[in-house]
Order: sequence, then C-alpha cells, then structure tokens
Amino acid sequence: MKVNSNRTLDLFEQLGEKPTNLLPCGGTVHYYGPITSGCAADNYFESLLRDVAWNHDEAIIFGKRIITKRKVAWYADKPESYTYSNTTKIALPWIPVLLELKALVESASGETYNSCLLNLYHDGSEGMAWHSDAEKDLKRNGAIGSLSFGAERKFSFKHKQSKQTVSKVLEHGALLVMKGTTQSYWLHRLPPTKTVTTPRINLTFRTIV
Ligand SMILES: O=C(O)CCC(=O)C(=O)O
Ligand SMILES: [Fe+2]
Repeated sequence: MKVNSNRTLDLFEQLGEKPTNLLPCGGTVHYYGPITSGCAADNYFESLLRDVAWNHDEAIIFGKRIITKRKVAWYADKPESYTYSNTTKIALPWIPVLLELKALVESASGETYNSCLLNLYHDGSEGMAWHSDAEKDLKRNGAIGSLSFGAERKFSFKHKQSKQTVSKVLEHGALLVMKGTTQSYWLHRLPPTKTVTTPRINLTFRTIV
C-alpha cells in the first residue's frame, strides 16, 4: 500500500470500514474480518500449533469429570488461577507469538487484555456448546477479542429470552470482538459440523480482574 503522507495509517484505515454490530439488541459484537494477510495467518497457525502448551480440557458437568477432545491453553500477565466449567486452571506466562497477536488484537479493537484462552478444534466434530463468558473472574462487560486461524467455522449467538439467533462464519485470521452487555443477554457456541475436516485454532483475549 502506498501512503502519500508521512503519517502512518492506523489499522482501521488500512482495513477499511469500522465494523457494524452483528447483534440487533442487548450487546455489541463487531466482526472485523481478517486482520492479517493470508500468509501471515498461515504462519501464525503453524507457530500456535507448535509453540502453545496444548492440553485436553477438563470440565465437571453434572458432577462428572469430562475430558474434552478439544485442546486448550491459558496464558496471562500473572500466574493467576481462573475458574470455568467448575475447574480451576493456572495461567502460563506469555510466549512471543501470543504477545505479538495480543498487540495486534489490541490495536485493531482499541481495547486492552491481560489473558488469553486458546482452543484447538481438530476437526468439525469438535465444537463448544452454548455458554456465555461471564465468569466472576472476568471483568464485567469487558471486551473479549476472538481471533481465529485455520478452518472456517460458523459461530452463533442466541438471545437468552427471545431465542433469536445470529451466525457468522469466522475466517482464517479474522477478529470478532464481543463487548458491552453481550454476555448478559446472549449465549454463543461453535456448532459441530460434518463438513469441516481440518483443524481450527481460536484465541480469546480477555481481562481477568
Ligand atoms: O472457538 C470459538 O470461536 C469460541 C470459543 C469460546 O467461545 C470460548 O473460548 O469461550
Ligand atoms: Fe465463549
């Protein structure tokens, strides 16, 4: 891109329009589309697959200990413990690729984050059930920046009262930001699908208090 002034373009100008809200009411979800080039996204996918300390997730559901097929990892500024799905995890210290992606997401979204939860879905048989990210350790109404690499997957929202749904296909290298009252009024999920046979990595940058 040729810039005809000394001033550097900010990320919004490089990317074009500021995104519009995907939700009709009760919260704000901005989809920015890919925030890196395709090549950069391929490289991030490979380094995340290689360098992240992936582990199968554990959850207590109806009193039973479940080991998920999906793999997860959690990184943060401090070795804080974080509770979700009735289990407690200790955060790992940041690694370079995650610090780089955190800076990219902060710059694109105009928000700051102090932790990141990563998910690795090996294929379309793995997904995530309806939930909202409103654990007590999370900053209330704080922004959650969700960055996706690898296979394109559909991501859905469902209004807790009206049951209205809204869906968006999340592209390789794309950023989606959930903020405001989204977690109070809406659930979200990653539905399983038979048509996806390749892996996807998702990073959700969050603020733990
Ligand atoms: O994989 C995704 O796109 C969403 C993950 C998610 O909702 C979560 O980690 O809380
Ligand atoms: Fe979530």
